[in-house]
Amino acid sequence: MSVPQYSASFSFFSFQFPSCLFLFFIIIVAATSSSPCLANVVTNNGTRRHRQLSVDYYAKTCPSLEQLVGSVTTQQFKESPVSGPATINLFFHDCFVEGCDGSILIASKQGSKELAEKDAEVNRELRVEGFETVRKAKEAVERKCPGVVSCADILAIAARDYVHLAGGPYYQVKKGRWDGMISMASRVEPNIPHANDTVDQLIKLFNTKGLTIQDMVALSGAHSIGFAHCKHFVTRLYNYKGKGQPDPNVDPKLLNALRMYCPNYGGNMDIVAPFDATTPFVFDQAYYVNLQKKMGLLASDQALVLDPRTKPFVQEFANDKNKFFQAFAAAIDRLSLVGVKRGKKHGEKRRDCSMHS
Ligand code: HEM
Ligand SMILES: [Ca+2]
Repeated sequence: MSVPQYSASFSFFSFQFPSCLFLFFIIIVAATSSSPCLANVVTNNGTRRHRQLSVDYYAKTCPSLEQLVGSVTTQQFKESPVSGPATINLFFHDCFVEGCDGSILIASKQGSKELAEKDAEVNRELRVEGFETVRKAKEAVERKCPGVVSCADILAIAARDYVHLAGGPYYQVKKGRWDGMISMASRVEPNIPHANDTVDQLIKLFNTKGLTIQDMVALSGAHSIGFAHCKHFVTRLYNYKGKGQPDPNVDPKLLNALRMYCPNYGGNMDIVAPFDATTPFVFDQAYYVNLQKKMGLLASDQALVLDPRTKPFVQEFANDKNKFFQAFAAAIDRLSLVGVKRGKKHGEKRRDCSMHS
């Protein structure tokens, strides 16, 4: 497993302030089974329907699909490792709005009153590298298997590749999703979790997608890699709950470090901090270990260790990487089946993922 040079694991506390800390704060300009399975699909209106997806769905029509996507993800990961977190987050944001149907990839139509999902406020932070990965992978797939493979399936495969490339578990991706016909910015807000959501709100939201508390805690482990903009955690640093004090559940050294880069007023809006201060490019269980040390970045991350419903899972995953990997693989499999569409009546196969066909 090759991990990019600057992603070597280092300890937050071994850092000298302030000279080395910049490594953690990057200014980003620009923003298992092969038999068919019965997916328990939750549709937008909450009803459940059974639809079939399978690991070998494209065995006849596009047998080299996984290699084609894999060549793009491997290359992208080498050239720009942030493509990993970018694509995993993109997949999550796709699945939670209209289901895993590529609706996030649609570009807004010029002059149209309703913006597409990708232009909703929370989605404007999604990095271009995720969209680029899907675009390049789709191009490679279209050259070999024109008009056959959905964008939604390509995104699901690419997200899996990056989890594995970053050191996480390898799992089989079930395929056979069709691309969705609806992409509306107004549908995004109520379906995407926020950094200041309570555990109760998070549990409820994940539950509406058919995901359990354990799934939610395991999937949050995706924050083992990637970065967040200051605005998502700045109130924790200065004015937690409007009381003019920092959140008592932030480790003092982390607090100081984060304050240096995220001033209370007038900071650079492009500055981001790593979710996992110890191994920000390695998909491992350090995220959960850090939560136990008050080193969670978002209030919603730290809250997982403070609530009795989620804390036992945090402890289990912190202590046992294999348990985390197993739970993550099972949870992302369930995530990847949320709201999937099958057939011409409900979906499309786009050639250009950013446009309806
Ligand atoms: C549990 C509720 C969750 C909340 C409140 C949450 C919130 C956030 C926020 C605020 C960011 C930073 C966005 C930015 O500043 O650009 C972020 C980034 C990220 N999220 Fe989550 N998230 C949650 C669950 C998930 C899940 C389930 C996954 C995937 C399975 C995920 C994967 C990621 C990744 C990989 C990033 C980093 C993106 C990058 O560096 O480009 N998150 N999340
Ligand atoms: Ca979607």
